[in-house]
Amino acid sequence: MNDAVWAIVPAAGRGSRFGGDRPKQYLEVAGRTLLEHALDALLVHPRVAGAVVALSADDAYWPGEAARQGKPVLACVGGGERADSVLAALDALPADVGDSSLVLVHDAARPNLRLDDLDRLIAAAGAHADGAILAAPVRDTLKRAAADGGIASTEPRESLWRAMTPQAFRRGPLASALRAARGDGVVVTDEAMAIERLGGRPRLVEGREDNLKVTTPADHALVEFLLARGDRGASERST
Ligand SMILES: Nc1ccn([C@@H]2O[C@H](COP(=O)(O)OP(=O)(O)OP(=O)(O)O)[C@@H](O)[C@H]2O)c(=O)n1
Ligand SMILES: C[C@](O)(CO)[C@H](O)COP(=O)(O)O
Repeated sequence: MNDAVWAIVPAAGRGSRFGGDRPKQYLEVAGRTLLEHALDALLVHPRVAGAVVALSADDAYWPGEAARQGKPVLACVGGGERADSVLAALDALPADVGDSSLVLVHDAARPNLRLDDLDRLIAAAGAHADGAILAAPVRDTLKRAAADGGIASTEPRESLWRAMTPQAFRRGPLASALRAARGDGVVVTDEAMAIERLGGRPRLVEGREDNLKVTTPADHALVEFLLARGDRGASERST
C-alpha cells in the first residue's frame, strides 16, 4: 500500500458566524492566513504528499499557489455543504491515490494543529480500518437548554468527546460513506459521522485542546495569541 497520505482542506465556507470582510479562512494571523497555517501544519508531516483545497465557486482570495513546502497543492470547487466540499476534493485527488490510501480531512479554520498530534492520528488511522479522528474529552458539565432559556437537564459527560480535525480515513470508504449520507438526505457535520452511520467505529485520538476551530471573533484573539507566541508545543512547525 502506498504510504503517501493526502490532505483535504475544506475551505469553501462563508464564515457567517465570524462575520468580517472576508471568509475567515483568509483571516491573517502571525503573517499567514488561517488556511495557510492549516496547510503548513499538514504538509510538514513527512508522509503527507500533498493537499487538495476545496474553495467556494466565487472565492476571491485564493492565491492560486500550486505548491507549498515543495509539495503539490491542488484546488477544486467545493459545495453547499461541508460534505459536498470534501467529496469534491476527494474526486480531485491525483489518479494514483488509491481507494486504500489514507486521506486526512482538516478544517481550514483550525490553524494550530501540532505535528505530534498529526503523527499520532496518522498512526492510529493506519492501524484501524475505520480510521481515526483527533478529539478531546469534554471537561465541562453539559446542560440541555429548554425553549424558555432555562436548563432542561444535565447531560452525563462521561465518555463524551469533542470531535476535532484532522479526521483520517481510507479514500474509498470515506467517499462511499459521504455519498451514502448525501443520498439519504443526511447532512453530516463531520466525516466520522458518515462512517458511523454505516456501522463504522473510527478511533478517538486525544488531541490538544488548543487545536481550536476559529468560528467567531472571540476565537480570533485566542488563536492570535497561540500562533503569535510561536508556541509549537512538542512539535516544530514549518515557518
Ligand atoms: N459548504 C462548506 C462549508 C464549510 N466548509 C469548510 O468547513 C470548515 C469548517 O466549517 P465552519 O467552521 O462551519 O466554516 P463556515 O461554514 O465558513 O462557517 P459558518 O458556518 O459560520 O458560515 C471550514 O474550513 C469551512 O470553510 C466547506 O469547505 N464547505
Ligand atoms: C468537523 C468539525 O470541526 C468537528 O468538530 C465540526 O463538525 C465542523 O463544524 P462546522 O459547523 O462545519 O464548523
